[in-house]
Amino acid sequence: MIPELTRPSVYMRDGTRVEGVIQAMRQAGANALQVISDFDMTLTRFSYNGKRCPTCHNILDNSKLISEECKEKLKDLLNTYYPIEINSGLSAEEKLPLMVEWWTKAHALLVQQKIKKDLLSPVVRESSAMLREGYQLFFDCLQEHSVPLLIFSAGIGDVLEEVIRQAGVFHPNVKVFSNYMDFDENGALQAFKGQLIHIYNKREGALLNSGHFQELRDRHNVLLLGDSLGDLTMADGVYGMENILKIGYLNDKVEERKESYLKAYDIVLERDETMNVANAILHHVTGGQ
Ligand SMILES: Nc1ccn([C@@H]2O[C@H](COP(=O)(O)O)[C@@H](O)[C@H]2O)c(=O)n1
Repeated sequence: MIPELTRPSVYMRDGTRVEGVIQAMRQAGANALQVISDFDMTLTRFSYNGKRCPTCHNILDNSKLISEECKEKLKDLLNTYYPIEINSGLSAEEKLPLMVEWWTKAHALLVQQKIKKDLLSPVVRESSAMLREGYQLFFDCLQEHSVPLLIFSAGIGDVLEEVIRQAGVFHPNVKVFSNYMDFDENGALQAFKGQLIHIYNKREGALLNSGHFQELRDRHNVLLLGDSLGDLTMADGVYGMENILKIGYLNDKVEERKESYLKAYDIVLERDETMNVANAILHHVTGGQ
């Protein structure tokens, strides 16, 4: 057993199955592997020193690009809809229209602010966004072994890319599916491009982007990382899946949601702000001892 899997923050419904999948992935090697990961609160930290870290949306919401009046409205939306997002008493079907409502209202407010493209970079630099501890090893290991990493996010692609670019890990093997901003000829935000991605339509997003999975059709093993039950469908477009290992970060409302996470994810990481488990599995699968 990989030692990191015996840590107290690690929970598994069936440890024997997890071991079997990891061994099968190791046998197939790095050439058969692809990694699919959510971004906010999966690759980024949930909290640091007891303070919540921002999502892509929050980076903008709290920035100098947004008027005080608009900040209040965005905060009200967060206070209304985030508790719904993490409410274990509501089904995905019940939450879905409300999540669409949240994203739609928030994006309309951001568009009203006519955010300038060239100010995204300084705003990300000044923000308190943080990738999880061990992120460098994670991204570098995938690059070293030419393992494709798909970051599949309901956040904001332009902000997400800036976070990983500034961290020096936007390597050529990284591809992003997310909500991208559409700027006018003066570089001011005028809309969001394409179909909205929220936390409960990642399956549709995966199927719409079939070209990406077609390119990776020889990679039948998937390591999936997420923090929401909606993230479980991110790999639905993968061709001829042979093995999938799903790692779920359980960051908030831990006791209430543990059972459902244990049913859905192979490995559940409770209040773990690191990439240690994923890194240990990758090390093993890519041939390390
Ligand atoms: N206006 C909004 C809408 C969503 N969020 C959060 O973003 C997260 C989605 O991004 P993933 O990378 O995790 O797919 C989601 O969990 C929402 O809580 C937000 O902060 N503001």
